[in-house]
Amino acid sequence: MNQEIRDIFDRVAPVYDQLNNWLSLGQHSIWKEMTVKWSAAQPGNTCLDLCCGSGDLAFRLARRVGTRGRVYGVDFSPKLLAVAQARAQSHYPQPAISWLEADALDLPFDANYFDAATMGYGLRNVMDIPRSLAELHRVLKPGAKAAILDFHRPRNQQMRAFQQWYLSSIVVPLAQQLGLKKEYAYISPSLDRFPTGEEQVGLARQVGFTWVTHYPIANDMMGVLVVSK
Ligand SMILES: C/C(=C\Cc1cc(O)c2ccccc2c1O)CCC[C@H](C)CCC[C@H](C)CCCC(C)C
Ligand SMILES: C[S@@+](CC[C@H](N)C(=O)[O-])C[C@H]1O[C@@H](n2cnc3c(N)ncnc32)[C@H](O)[C@@H]1O
Repeated sequence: MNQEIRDIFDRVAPVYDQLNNWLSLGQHSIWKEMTVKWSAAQPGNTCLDLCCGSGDLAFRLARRVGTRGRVYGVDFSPKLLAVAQARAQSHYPQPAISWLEADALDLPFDANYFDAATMGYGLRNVMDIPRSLAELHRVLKPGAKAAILDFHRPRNQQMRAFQQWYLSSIVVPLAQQLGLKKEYAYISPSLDRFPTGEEQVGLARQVGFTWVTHYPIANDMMGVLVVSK
C-alpha cells in the first residue's frame, strides 16, 4: 500500500506544481505561507519539511532560516524529490536544503533534533497517522512547533457540497486530460477518511504534544494542525 501511494506521486510529479497552481487558482501558496508562519521557524533554525514533494514548504522554510540555518526535505517519492532538487538548482543563492528519500513513519533522525517542522498534504496520505505524528514528536526538540496543512471537510454543508463538486467536476476532469484521472480521483475518498480537525487535535495530544490547535482556512476546506512538543 505504501508502494501504491508512492507510485501515485511518482506519476503526478511532472505536472504536480502546475496543476496545484491552476486548480487552487494560486491559493495554495497563501496556505503554505500561513503554514510556515505557524511553524514559528526562526533564522538559524534546523527545520524539517515532512512529505516535502516538490519542495514548496521547504523553500519557504529555507528563506526563513537563512544562511545560518538548515532545512531537511523528506519524501518517499524519488520523482517528486527530483523535481524539488531541480527547482533548488535554479535558485540563487542555493537554498540550505538537504533532500532525503525516507518514510515519514520511520525517520532517519535522532530524537530532539529539529527546532520547527512543516508537513503539507502528507498526513492524509500516510498509512498510519498516529505513528506519523509520534515520529514527528520524537524528532522535534522540546518546545518546538510543527504546522501540518491538509484538506479539511467543511462543517457547512454548502461548502462541503462545493468542495465535493470542485474535486469531482473540475479537478478530476482536468487531470483526466493529462492521463491522471485515477491519481486525482484518489483525493476525494482520502479526504472522506481523514480525521476532522477536532479528531486530529485528539490524536496529536495522544502522542504527547502538549499544546495543539487546528486552524480552519479557505472556508474550512483546508486546515492547519499546529502542535508544540
Ligand atoms: C496543493 C494542494 C493539494 C496537493 C495534493 C494533495 C493530494 O493528496 C494529492 C493526491 C493525488 C494527486 C495530487 C494531489 C495533490 O496535488 C491543494 C490545491 C490543489 C487542489 C487540487 C485544489 C483543491 C481546491 C479546493 C477543493 C477548492 C479550492 C477553491 C478555490 C479555487 C480556491
Ligand atoms: C500531496 S503531496 C504534498 C507535497 C508538498 N508537501 C506540497 O505541499 O506540495 C504528498 C507527499 O507526501 C509524500 N508521502 C506520502 N506518504 C509518505 C510517507 N509515508 N513517507 C514519505 N513521504 C510520503 C508523497 O510522496 C508526496 O510527495
